[in-house]
Amino acid sequence: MNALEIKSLNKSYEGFSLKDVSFEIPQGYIMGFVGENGAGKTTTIKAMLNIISKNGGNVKILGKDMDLEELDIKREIGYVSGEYFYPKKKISEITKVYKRFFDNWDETIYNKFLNDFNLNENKRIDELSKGMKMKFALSLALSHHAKLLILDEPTSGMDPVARDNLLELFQELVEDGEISILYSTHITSDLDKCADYITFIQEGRIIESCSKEDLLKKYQLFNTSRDYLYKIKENVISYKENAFGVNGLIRKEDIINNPNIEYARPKIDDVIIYFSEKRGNE
Ligand SMILES: Nc1ncnc2c1ncn2[C@@H]1O[C@H](COP(=O)(O)OP(=O)(O)OP(=O)(O)O)[C@@H](O)[C@H]1O
Repeated sequence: MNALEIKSLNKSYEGFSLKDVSFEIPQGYIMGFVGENGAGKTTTIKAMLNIISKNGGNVKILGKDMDLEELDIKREIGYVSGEYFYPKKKISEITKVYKRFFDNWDETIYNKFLNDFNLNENKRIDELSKGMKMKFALSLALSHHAKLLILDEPTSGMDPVARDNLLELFQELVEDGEISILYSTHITSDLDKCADYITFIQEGRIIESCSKEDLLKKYQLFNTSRDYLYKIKENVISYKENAFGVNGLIRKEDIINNPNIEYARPKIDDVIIYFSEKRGNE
């Protein structure tokens, strides 16, 4: 089963639109959602959760239609964003209100996360650092046995140790195949470590949505000199020239074997950077 299925999601703002955004997450996996600033990640997440109205498209979460069973779905998902509610309230006060919405609220798990994350229930939200706010939001999301976690930049503001611990936690959470995670981030090295699937969005359009392995197999970095660029130039995604020659990205199927052109496996960042360069060249 798919934990999430988005079909032809559209949303228009003045000067920006999501263009038929479609992708799916198989149950039990972690999907990284990547793209440059302003590419449409948050808009996609908010439109799929009906936090903002969409201009078309269909969203199924855990087999249910978002437009028909929104309340049921919202009980079964955990959503974490950087946006913060009620800054003057204490952690304990917010939790008291939040947990009323969830029949399966688990106080033991909640207390365990507060303890693991070193959060003091008597602190007010405006007394927490950015990373601590994220940890509190995650504690709430994880304490009602959510089956799909939708996390908008959950590690932003976290120190490297906290981030690493969180990535381990994500991997533990999906281990038994019940929980799935959609996770938007700019820290793509985190995804190199823990994502199974990657969805890459650029200017409101999905460029790729596939397993991380398939994505990184589909493209190759190349390095050559200006003299040999003409051999592949027609087919490259984009390239950059520097004092030592030319570096760029090419689809694997467009590679030609030539002793003067070297190829290497890209990282997720390379794919994003060269697609962005391509747009700049258009
Ligand atoms: N309420 C709004 N009204 C008008 N335009 C908006 C609104 N919210 C977002 N946008 C525009 O939609 C585009 C996509 O923004 P979005 O926040 O979805 O990008 P993002 O990929 O999440 O970016 P970032 O990585 O910087 O968080 C941007 O051009 C932004 O200005």
